[in-house]
Amino acid sequence: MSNTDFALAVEDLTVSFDGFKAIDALTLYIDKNELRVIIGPNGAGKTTLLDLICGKTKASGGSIKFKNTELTALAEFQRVRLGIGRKFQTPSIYENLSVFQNLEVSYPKGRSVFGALGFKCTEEVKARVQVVAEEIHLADKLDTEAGLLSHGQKQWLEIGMLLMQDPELLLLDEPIAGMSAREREMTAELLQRICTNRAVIVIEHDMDFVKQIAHKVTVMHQGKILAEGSMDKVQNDPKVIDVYLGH
Ligand SMILES: Nc1ncnc2c1ncn2[C@@H]1O[C@H](COP(=O)(O)OP(=O)(O)OP(=O)(O)O)[C@@H](O)[C@H]1O
Repeated sequence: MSNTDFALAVEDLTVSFDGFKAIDALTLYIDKNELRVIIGPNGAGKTTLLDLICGKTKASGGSIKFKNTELTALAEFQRVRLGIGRKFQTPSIYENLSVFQNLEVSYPKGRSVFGALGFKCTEEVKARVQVVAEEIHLADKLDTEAGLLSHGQKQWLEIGMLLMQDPELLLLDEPIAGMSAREREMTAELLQRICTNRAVIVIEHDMDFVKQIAHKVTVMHQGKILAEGSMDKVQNDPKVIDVYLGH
C-alpha cells in the first residue's frame, strides 16, 4: 500500500528530550475511517506522539504524512488547516459563552481575527451548529452557558468545537476522564459515529471503554510499539500483559 492509502502514515518517527528518546523510530499507519486506540503504561510516549502529529512538539527525525503531505516541517496552525483536530485532557472551552456561541466561534470562517470581527452568524453556520450540537448530545443546551455544563458535557462541547472544523483526523487524549458511567456510554457511541469520513486516534486507559470503541489497538512502551491488532490479540499478548495489563 502506498502512504496515500492511509489517513496517516508515521514512519521512523523519533523525538529526543535531552538525549532521552520519548519516541523511538516509531512506525504507525492509520486507515481512513479508522478508530485507533493507543494504550500503554505511564510515560510510554502516547501524549508525545499526539503532540508530534499536531505540531505541538517538533520531531527530531522521521516522517508524518497526512493526505500525502509531510507534516513535520509545518506549524501547528497549518496542520489544523489541513484538517487535524486535537483535544487535550482538560477541556478548553469558553466558560462564559453559551454552547451555541462556543460552536459558532469554532466555525472555520470566523477563526481569523478579521473574520471574527466582521463575523455574521449566517444560516450556514447556524445549520452546522445544529448538526454538531445534535451529534454531541447538546442540542437542548444551546443557550446554556458552557461553564454550567457537567464535566462530561464540557468534554463533548470541546469535541463539538473540533467537529465544527470537520477535521479528517481527530486526536483525543483521554476523552472520558472524569465522566459518569452513562456519559462514558454516550461517548463510546459518539466516537463510533464520528469516525465515519474521518480517522480518530484516542489515548485511553479504561480497558472496558477501549474494548467498546477500538477497531484496532496499538500498545506503546518506551517510545516504541509493543503490540498492535485487535483488542483480543493484544489482550492475550504476554508482552502486553507483562508491561501493562498485568499491573
Ligand atoms: N517536553 C518534554 N521534555 C522532556 N521530557 C518530556 C517532554 N514531554 C514528555 N517527556 C517525557 O517523555 C516520556 C513520555 O511522556 P508522555 O507524556 O508522552 O507519556 P504517556 O504515554 O502519554 O504517559 P501518561 O499515560 O502518563 O500520560 C516521559 O518520560 C516524559 O517525562
